[in-house]
Amino acid sequence: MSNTAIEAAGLGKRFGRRGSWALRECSFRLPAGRVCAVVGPNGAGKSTLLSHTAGLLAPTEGALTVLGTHPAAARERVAYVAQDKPLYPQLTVDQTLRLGQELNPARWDARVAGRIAYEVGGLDPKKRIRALSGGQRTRVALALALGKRPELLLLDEPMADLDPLGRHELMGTLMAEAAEYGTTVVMSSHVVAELEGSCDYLLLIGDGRVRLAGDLDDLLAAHTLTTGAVRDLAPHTVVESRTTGRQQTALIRPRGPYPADAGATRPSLEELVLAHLRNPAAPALILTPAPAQESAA
Ligand SMILES: Nc1ncnc2c1ncn2[C@@H]1O[C@H](COP(=O)(O)OP(=O)(O)OP(=O)(O)O)[C@@H](O)[C@H]1O
Repeated sequence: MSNTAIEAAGLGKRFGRRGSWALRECSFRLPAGRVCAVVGPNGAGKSTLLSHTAGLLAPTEGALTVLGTHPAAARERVAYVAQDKPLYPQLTVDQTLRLGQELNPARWDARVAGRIAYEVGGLDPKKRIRALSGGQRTRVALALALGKRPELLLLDEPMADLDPLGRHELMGTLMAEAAEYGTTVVMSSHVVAELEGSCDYLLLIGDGRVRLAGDLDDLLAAHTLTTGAVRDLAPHTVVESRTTGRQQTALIRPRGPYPADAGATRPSLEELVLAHLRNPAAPALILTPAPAQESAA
């Protein structure tokens, strides 16, 4: 089994010959068994990247490896919950899960699917998909995806139409299932606070390019949030600097020691992401562990 879930090398995607690039020069490596948050503004390329990973789109340039093989060859071991969650409207919930079982006879786990749909999801097995609310359909889609017992679970804004309690419960169940089976999870979301505490790897995409990639702890440790009197931030790399009166708040990547009198703290995930979203010109930071380094760990 490969210890790399996803590896992109110079991945680029252009829709149509004269279209603009949805992804450009994306290179990163996601080790297996991680829970990866994919964040970025609307139109950044998150869904395009997930569709490539699911083997549904072919790159215009570069290469993508999923679970050590070509994305199309890995499809059986990958589950993808797309933003629009396509399901058959005329089927009942029960029939939908049985279809999931028929399509994945070797891998299907009825216990997991039933737990998501009925125990946590509270769905009526006899209800037709077309009669479900958006949030209830999400529960069916997640039950189908997890029932497949995938090695790699791709979720495109999975919690967007769930109520706060439903989000909390489903996220908990999802993380517990993923941890139990060592599933790699890649989840795009605009609700950054929701990702904190569940993700250990971050991929920030902006304008089709990877802007931050790496182990979340390493990325946070590479940044410092400073608050204090206005000062020259050279030679540090400045991601964002805001001044109000005589006070300056900045997110920097320190180069060398930082003055002891300056209020310096480690940023939260939200502070890290927001500073990069507000400043699209900040230099990229890709902290991809080398395969040899990881297998030695
Ligand atoms: N099938 C398509 N044909 C043409 N352009 C497309 C297609 N799919 C996506 N795009 C374009 O590619 C870019 C990236 O889109 P994508 O859906 O991947 O962004 P996203 O980060 O998922 O956005 P959001 O947060 O709004 O869901 C956008 O400019 C979009 O218009």
